[in-house]
Amino acid sequence: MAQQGNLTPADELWMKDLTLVFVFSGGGDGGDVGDGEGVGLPRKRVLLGMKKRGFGSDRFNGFGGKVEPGETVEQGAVRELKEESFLDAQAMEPRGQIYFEFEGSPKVLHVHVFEATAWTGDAAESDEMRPEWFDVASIPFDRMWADDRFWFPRLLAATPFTGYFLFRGEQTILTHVLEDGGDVSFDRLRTTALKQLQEQ
Ligand SMILES: Nc1[nH]c(=O)nc2c1ncn2[C@H]1C[C@H](O)[C@@H](COP(=O)(O)OP(=O)(O)OP(=O)(O)O)O1
Repeated sequence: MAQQGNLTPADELWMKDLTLVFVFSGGGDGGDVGDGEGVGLPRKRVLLGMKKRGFGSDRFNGFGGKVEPGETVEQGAVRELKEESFLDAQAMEPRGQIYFEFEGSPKVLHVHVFEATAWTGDAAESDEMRPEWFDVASIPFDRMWADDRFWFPRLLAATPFTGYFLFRGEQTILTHVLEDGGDVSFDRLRTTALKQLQEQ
């Protein structure tokens, strides 16, 4: 049986809502207007940001952050995309949900993953992020959070997903579960993931 580590009992966990937004381009120079017609078509490039400070710094990621009191998750996603990349989203589609638990912490990050399916503007560097377009065939997974390589294929295929990842520190995934469907119960995913950990 594997070491269970310092895990928080289920009834002491609490959730914090965060957003994570991805923008794709079908080609062009990255400054094109997202026309919303790209869904279902091959995605050529994805806009990622190099996080310059704070949680997850020195990694590439989508754009996002904490949902503020009084706003919906989607409004938070639109706001954070604008603050961090200067792009204006006209339409957002939910693509998945990911729960991140960190060994020794009762706080679970509930990350709502969106695709901005229609957007305008030119991506530009902000205080928090340095944006860069990547070909979808060469996404820099070794410079991203360790979980991204698991769920990115579903994001690229626009297949709804829900995931649970248990981290030790910020580098090591102790166990994870990823399922199709955009709204799988956290409790079920966690139970499955912890059972897997026990059996390792
Ligand atoms: N394991 C993980 N894998 C991943 O791909 N993204 C993660 C992640 N853990 C957190 N994130 C994302 C969610 C969110 O978009 C961002 C962290 O947001 P935070 O609000 O903590 O940081 P910020 O410094 O952006 O805060 P604010 O802008 O003040 O809200 O990182």
